[in-house]
Amino acid sequence: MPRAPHALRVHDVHKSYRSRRVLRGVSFSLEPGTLAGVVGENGSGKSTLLRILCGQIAADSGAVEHGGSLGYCPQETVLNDSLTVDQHLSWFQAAYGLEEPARAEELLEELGFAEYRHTRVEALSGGTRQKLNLTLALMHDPDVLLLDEPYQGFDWETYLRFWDVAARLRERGRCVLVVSHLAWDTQRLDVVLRLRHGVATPGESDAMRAVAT
Ligand SMILES: Nc1ncnc2c1ncn2[C@@H]1O[C@H](COP(=O)(O)OP(=O)(O)OP(=O)(O)O)[C@@H](O)[C@H]1O
Repeated sequence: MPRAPHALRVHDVHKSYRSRRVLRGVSFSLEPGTLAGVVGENGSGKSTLLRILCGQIAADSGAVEHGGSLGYCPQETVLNDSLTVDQHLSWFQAAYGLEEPARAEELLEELGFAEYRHTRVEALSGGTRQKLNLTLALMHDPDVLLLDEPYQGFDWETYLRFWDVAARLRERGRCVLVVSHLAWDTQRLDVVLRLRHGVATPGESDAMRAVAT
């Protein structure tokens, strides 16, 4: 089946919390094989936008279309303290209907936390919990990945490994949208969506601009 021309298409999305108008007409589209970032100040609406894109909350108006399956990694880890890493992987394997957890096994190695597979979540460090959170979002190999500050708590080496994983996903035609606070991340992105006053201004990353000029 041919791929949809757009991995993600967002048209005129509005969202208010009571009188607080957070999103005031967000529109953009992303193609498969794109590594994109959402940047903006605290409270500019980055997490709100991702929650709308994954369907966790509804927009007041506007439209969102996905060109394929979705993976969402929330900012807060959603894990069960009394289950081990392996038990989480088994649960999600069943929930996603996967015959083999092959992608999860790769991510255990790529993110470097295979040694904790028999450890309960309550005994994991914050960074290792976040690795599991990310693995659960990616293990069904979705077409569109929505990642809300996916590397919080990662040490530097794991942070770099995360960007290697993201780059390989892009090479395989996946569309990866990452919420970021860090100015230096924008160097790694194809597209930067700057969220300000409720609208997203798409542009090429600083690195791309530097190449173009
Ligand atoms: N459930 C909610 N009810 C009321 N207000 C909310 C709710 N969720 C978010 N807000 C408000 O909406 C605005 C945008 O919040 P959001 O979490 O989307 O911003 P953000 O850009 O992700 O912030 P940060 O960089 O701090 O993570 C903030 O003013 C926040 O207080």
